Amino acid sequence: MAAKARLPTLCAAPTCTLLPSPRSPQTNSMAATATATARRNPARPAKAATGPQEAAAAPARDGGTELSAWTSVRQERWEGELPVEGRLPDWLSGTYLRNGPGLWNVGGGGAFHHLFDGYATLVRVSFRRGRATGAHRQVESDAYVSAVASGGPVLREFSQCPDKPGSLLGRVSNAVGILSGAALTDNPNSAVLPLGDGRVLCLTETTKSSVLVDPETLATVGKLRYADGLGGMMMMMIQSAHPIVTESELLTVLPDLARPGHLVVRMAAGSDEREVIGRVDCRGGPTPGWMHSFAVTENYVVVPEMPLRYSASSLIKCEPAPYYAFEWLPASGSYMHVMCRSTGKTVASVEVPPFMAIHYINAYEERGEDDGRAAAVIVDCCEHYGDPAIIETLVLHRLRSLRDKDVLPNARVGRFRIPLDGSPFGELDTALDPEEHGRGIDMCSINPAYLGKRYRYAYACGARRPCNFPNTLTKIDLVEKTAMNWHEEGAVPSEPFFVARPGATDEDDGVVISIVSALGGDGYALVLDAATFQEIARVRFPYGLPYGFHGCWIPDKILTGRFDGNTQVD
Ligand SMILES: CC(=O)/C=C/C=C(C)/C=C/C1=C(C)CCCC1(C)C
Ligand SMILES: CC(/C=C/C=O)=C\C=C\C=O
Ligand SMILES: [Fe+2]
Repeated sequence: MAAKARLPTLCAAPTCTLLPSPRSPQTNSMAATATATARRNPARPAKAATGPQEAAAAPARDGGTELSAWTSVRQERWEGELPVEGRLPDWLSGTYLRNGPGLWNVGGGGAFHHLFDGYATLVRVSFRRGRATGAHRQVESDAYVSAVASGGPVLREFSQCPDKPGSLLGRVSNAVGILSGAALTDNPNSAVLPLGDGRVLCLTETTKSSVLVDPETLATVGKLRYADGLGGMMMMMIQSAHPIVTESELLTVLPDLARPGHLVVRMAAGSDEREVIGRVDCRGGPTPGWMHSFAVTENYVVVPEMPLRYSASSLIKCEPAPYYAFEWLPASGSYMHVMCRSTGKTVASVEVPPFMAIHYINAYEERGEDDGRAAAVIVDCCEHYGDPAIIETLVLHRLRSLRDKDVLPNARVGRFRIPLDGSPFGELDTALDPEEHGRGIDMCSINPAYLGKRYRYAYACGARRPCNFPNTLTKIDLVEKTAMNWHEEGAVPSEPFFVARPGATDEDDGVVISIVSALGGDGYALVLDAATFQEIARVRFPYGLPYGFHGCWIPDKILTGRFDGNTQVD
């Protein structure tokens, strides 16, 4: 059985609390409490990690251009009250949690190479009655714990293997480690989301990376161990990093590398057992396309198959493929498959123009004029013009050293139209002039009430050029085909996350939250009015935070009975 998130009724004494840096307000009584565990595991002040392997990660101190985004900030635990500039809406009551790879150096065992490699780092900002508290903590995955104990990475991360076995025996043992899953990472650094049963899940693309955390203390609670036989199948150890979660279920896609295809599975809230809805076979080969995320409509699951495909030899031999675990095989074709959510039947499988997409924005059904039945499925994504170069853009030394260079590859909102009438081809168009968002777009979100439905607004990170990474927050109006952009010189904002005002009826009635690594080394959570896209508040952390990927919103009802007792908010 999976470990259930045990939600303590009251937060007793913290097990490990770090002292905030001098700029921290220090108003939280927890922050001043030293405990036995903290003494065993001495508190490290919040700062860039240092050490021989970590020098490359330190922010450049060259006249105020310091930036924490690509800097390891190891934080066993920090929490405290955060000063608010501006005015938080009275209705904003709940917790924003963000996950990401905030630690790229552990011990002397070698710094990571790629943004996607870093050890999972959680940041929390809780809002209540106009005030805010924050927390920051490493997720204690086996990958992280073993790296700390061994002085360097032990498991295979996105871009690298711990060491390269030279001997035949070494190569065989490596292959066995990968095929059995034992050598793969469980570092859950991509997404964090509340399940319908109150558990909070962090994850990335290996199924073993499904880690449960306490949303308030950010403590690692245990693994979600799926109580089904699906992970046991050889080469079925991979999952989408972006399951679609509703109050009643979790829906996800598992690429099958042995028999190229995808299983679409669901897991009911409260259960640990995934059940197969259906399977789609790949049209191209030799392996499935990279499956970071996928899309759903009210009635269908859309399974993309792009030419960036898992490299079996890279996985088995633990050797780098042209794109780490992937290779770009345009001749293998690009496809979109549409599966009925209730029957598991594939209702469309069409060839589409070559594409490269990591994140899907949303999808919906287009109704026919005659009988009102779904005639096509519309799927929107952050599309990189059929070019995997974006993966190399995210190499850490490029992010650190090319900050003033215009090396971010162009991207657009790609809109697929997948006909449901049996036609063999689908279309891919550009949804709005990419100049509206600086020809950069990724890290998208929508109003979750519009998931799978016709919608108008998407929020994402865009570009103000020159830049080497998305550096704006952008609100895309897909009807007017325009964008509104937020930008601060030199700052790196993370995914803008939409939170609806309770009782709202307009799609953009709410706020957008993003955590910003600012020029000068500062960090803050930014709150924008989603309708006007103007700043209404910023909530300052006492130190700059590393870049993070994806966030979620946990309404107070899930935390009821825990929050008040813990955070000293009156
Ligand atoms: C953070 C992000 O966007 C993607 C992370 C992807 C990861 C960690 C992929 C890991 C993998 C391995 C360690 C080996 C097996 C293949 C693959 C799932 C790509
Ligand atoms: C940060 C990123 C892409 C940026 C492109 O412009 C992708 C992150 C993927 C992980 O979730
Ligand atoms: Fe992602």
